[in-house]
Amino acid sequence: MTSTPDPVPALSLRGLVKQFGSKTAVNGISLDVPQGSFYGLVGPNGAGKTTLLSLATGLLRPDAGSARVHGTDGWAQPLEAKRLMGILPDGVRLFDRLTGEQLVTYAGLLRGMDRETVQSRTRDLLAAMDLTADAGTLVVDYSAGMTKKAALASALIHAPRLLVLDEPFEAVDPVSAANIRDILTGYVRSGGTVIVSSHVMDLVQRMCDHVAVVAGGNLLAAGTVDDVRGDGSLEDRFVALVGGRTHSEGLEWLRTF
Ligand SMILES: Nc1ncnc2c1ncn2[C@@H]1O[C@H](COP(=O)(O)OP(=O)(O)OP(=O)(O)O)[C@@H](O)[C@H]1O
Repeated sequence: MTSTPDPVPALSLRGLVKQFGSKTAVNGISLDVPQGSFYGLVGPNGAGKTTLLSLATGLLRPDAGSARVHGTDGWAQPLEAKRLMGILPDGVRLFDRLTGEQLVTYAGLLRGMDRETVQSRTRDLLAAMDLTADAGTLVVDYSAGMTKKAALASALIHAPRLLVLDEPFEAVDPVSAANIRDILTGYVRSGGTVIVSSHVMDLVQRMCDHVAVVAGGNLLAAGTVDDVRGDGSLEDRFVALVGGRTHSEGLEWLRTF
C-alpha cells in the first residue's frame, strides 16, 4: 500500500531559542502547524507566546533555530516568507495618524497590490469588521477593540496562506468577535491556516482543531485539541499542565475594610 506524503507544514519551527539577558523566553521549541489547521497557542502570562510568534514571523531574530513558512526559510528568504503570511502582532505600534481606511489601504499598497483591488478589499474588510462608519476616523482616536480590528483587516488584505494572530479577540466586543470567528473559520475551510494565541481556553476549544501549550518558554503539549484535552476540558488540562493555581491566603488584609 502506498501512502501519500504529508504536505509541507504551513509553519515549521525547529529548535527556536530566544534569550533576553539572563531570561530564556523561548527554550528550544519545535512545532509543525499543518496546512489548513486552526491552531491555538495557549500559555500563562509571560509563557513566551508573543516571543515565539515573533520568532516564527520574522519580527525577532532567534538566537538559534529556524522557522519555515510553507517550506520557505523565514530568514534566508524573508520576502517570499512574508508574502505568504498575514500577521497581527501584539503591542506593535501602528501608523495611528492614518484613518482606519488609510491604514488598511496602506497595508495593501505596501504588499504591491493594485489600487483598485486594494480599494474594494478595504471596503469589504472595513464592513466585515463593522468599521465602515469610522473609516474616516484617525486610528489614534479608535478604541482598543477598533484598533485591533483595523490591524486585523490590514493583515488580511493580501489574502495570505497563513495568518498568525496574537490575541486577536482581546478587547473585541462579542458581536465583532463572532464575525471575526466566522471569517477565520471560512478561511480555514477554504484551505488557509490560522494560528491564534489566546488566554480564553473555552474559545480555543470551540474554535481551534489543534492546540499547543507553552509555559516557561517550553512546549508542554501539542496536537489536536481532542488529543491534548483527553477526557476533560482544555482548561482542566491547561491547569494540570501549567500548575500555578495560587490560594488567596496572605491576602487576608483585603477583607479588612
Ligand atoms: N523585549 C524584551 N526584553 C526583555 N524581556 C522580554 C522581552 N520580551 C519578552 N520578555 C520576557 O520574556 C518572557 C516571555 O514573554 P512573552 O511576551 O513572550 O510572553 P507571553 O506568553 O506572550 O505573555 P502574555 O500572555 O502575558 O502576553 C517574559 O518573562 C517577558 O518578561
